[in-house]
Amino acid sequence: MLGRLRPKTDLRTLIALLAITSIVITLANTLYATWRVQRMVLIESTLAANRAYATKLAATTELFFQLAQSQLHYSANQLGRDFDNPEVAQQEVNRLREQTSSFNSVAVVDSNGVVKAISPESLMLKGMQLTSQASREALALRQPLVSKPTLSAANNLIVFVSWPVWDREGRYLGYVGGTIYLKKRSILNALLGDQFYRDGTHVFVLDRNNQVLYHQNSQLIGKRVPGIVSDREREESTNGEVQLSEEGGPKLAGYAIVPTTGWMVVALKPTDVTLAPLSGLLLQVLKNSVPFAVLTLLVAVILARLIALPLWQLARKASQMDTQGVSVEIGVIRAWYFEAAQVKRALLTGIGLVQDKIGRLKSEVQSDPLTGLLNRRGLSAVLDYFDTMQQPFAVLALDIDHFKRVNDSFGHDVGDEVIKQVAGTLRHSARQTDVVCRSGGEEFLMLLPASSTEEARVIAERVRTSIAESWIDPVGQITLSVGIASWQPGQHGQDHSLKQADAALYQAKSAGRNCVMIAGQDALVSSITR
Ligand SMILES: Nc1nc2c(ncn2[C@@H]2O[C@H](COP(=O)(O)OP(=O)(O)OP(=O)(O)O)[C@@H](O)[C@H]2O)c(=O)[nH]1
Repeated sequence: MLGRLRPKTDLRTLIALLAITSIVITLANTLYATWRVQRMVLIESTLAANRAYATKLAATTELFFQLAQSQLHYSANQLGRDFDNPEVAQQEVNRLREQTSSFNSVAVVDSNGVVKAISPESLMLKGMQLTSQASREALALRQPLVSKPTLSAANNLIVFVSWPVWDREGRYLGYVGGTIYLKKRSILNALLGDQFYRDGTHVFVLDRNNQVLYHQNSQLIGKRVPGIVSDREREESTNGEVQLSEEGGPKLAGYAIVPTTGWMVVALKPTDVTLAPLSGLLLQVLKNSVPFAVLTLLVAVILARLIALPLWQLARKASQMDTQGVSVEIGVIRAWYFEAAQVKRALLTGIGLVQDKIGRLKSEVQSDPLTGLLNRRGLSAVLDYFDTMQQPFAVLALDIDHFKRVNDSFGHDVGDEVIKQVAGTLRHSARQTDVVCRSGGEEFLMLLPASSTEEARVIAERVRTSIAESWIDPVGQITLSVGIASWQPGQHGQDHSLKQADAALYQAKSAGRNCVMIAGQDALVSSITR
């Protein structure tokens, strides 16, 4: 933005812009930093909360399985004493199902896989041989077991928990086992499903093969899904947290393993739901920050203007160094801090030096005795000074028209008087820093430092008109012709500019005199008034 400012843009505007920019940047930075930090805090705390929640649910599930197995263990001991008594078996399965409410169904199965007792009896499996994978595994292994999810004989997706039955002599008699229905109301639903949060968090359970055992969406139960961590990570840690990038948007998940079954309980929350409070928070930060930012801005702008004011005033005066009384005006500027005071002092010293130098040059070299103007030596000293200072200037070459006639008609003394009067008019028309010189008999040069050709033309025109309109006794009215050129440091030499001014003067003479010509322009810049 600063690069596009015009060079004349003043310091006060620049500093005000700087203040506004820095405050806007600070405000934006505060908002961005708050957003970043709060986002990080929200994500980390949600991950930790989900991990803790999953760990708690895994521990509860583990406890459930241990309780279920200890209940089956007790029943297996009871059954081992009187395995062939069908009433004892039926009582035990009824008690297990109704008293504990751990299982959806309970069965006692002999070593051939034939059901000896079952609750509820409505399942109509008594006397039938069970051929399911879970039953065959229990008979083969003869160990306490929690099966993989499997389809039961009654076509329910179940998990089967069993305990072997041994008689006193250590003979294997069969097993007692309970089923938990995954897709119907069961103790697992009660443990996991009733506890899901209402803030967008939900829970699901996967077995070792990433088959869904529990999900709010019951359609997914029994289906295989992609695992949320690698098998290695699953083996290495009993719980953890992970950011998932799923199709429905990123999610923040915590997980924990149930030791007895190797199941994984996962609690997760969509990231966008987690971050939803962030925009409200930012709005709040903005509301609280803006009044302070505006106040700071006001103070900064006022201070900036106070600091810039003396420099701005000094800069304006620096561009008017040729104006009379500029030193007095600079003197009253209140430079209230060190740097401004230094600039003010330097400016005053500089003006003094410039004016002193010009003054010295004017008096040092010999003046023209007839007019009191600088002579050619004086002019050459001034030109050297301008060259050293690289001071650009416009030059006017002026010549009285038909001066020979004055001499011839009125004598040399009257001619001298006319020259003096013209010199007086030139001096009067010049500014304090302009240099007026008599370069020859009835020829003059004026150097106008830091003036454009247009400014020079205005002054030339003023001099020409003033002479043409004066009455000089006894001669009457006389006229002047003027040629204008200019010199810029780094261009050609100063002599070249003086020659250009002479050439323009010659053109003015040729064009009929009493007129002004600018070097390089063929047209007259003033009309002949005679
Ligand atoms: N009185 C007087 N005359 C001078 C002085 N120096 C030069 N002159 C005269 O000025 C006259 C200059 O005449 P010219 O150069 O022919 O030019 P002009 O008559 O002014 O005609 P244009 O310049 O062509 O308009 C000459 O007659 C010089 O003698 C001086 O110091 N005093």
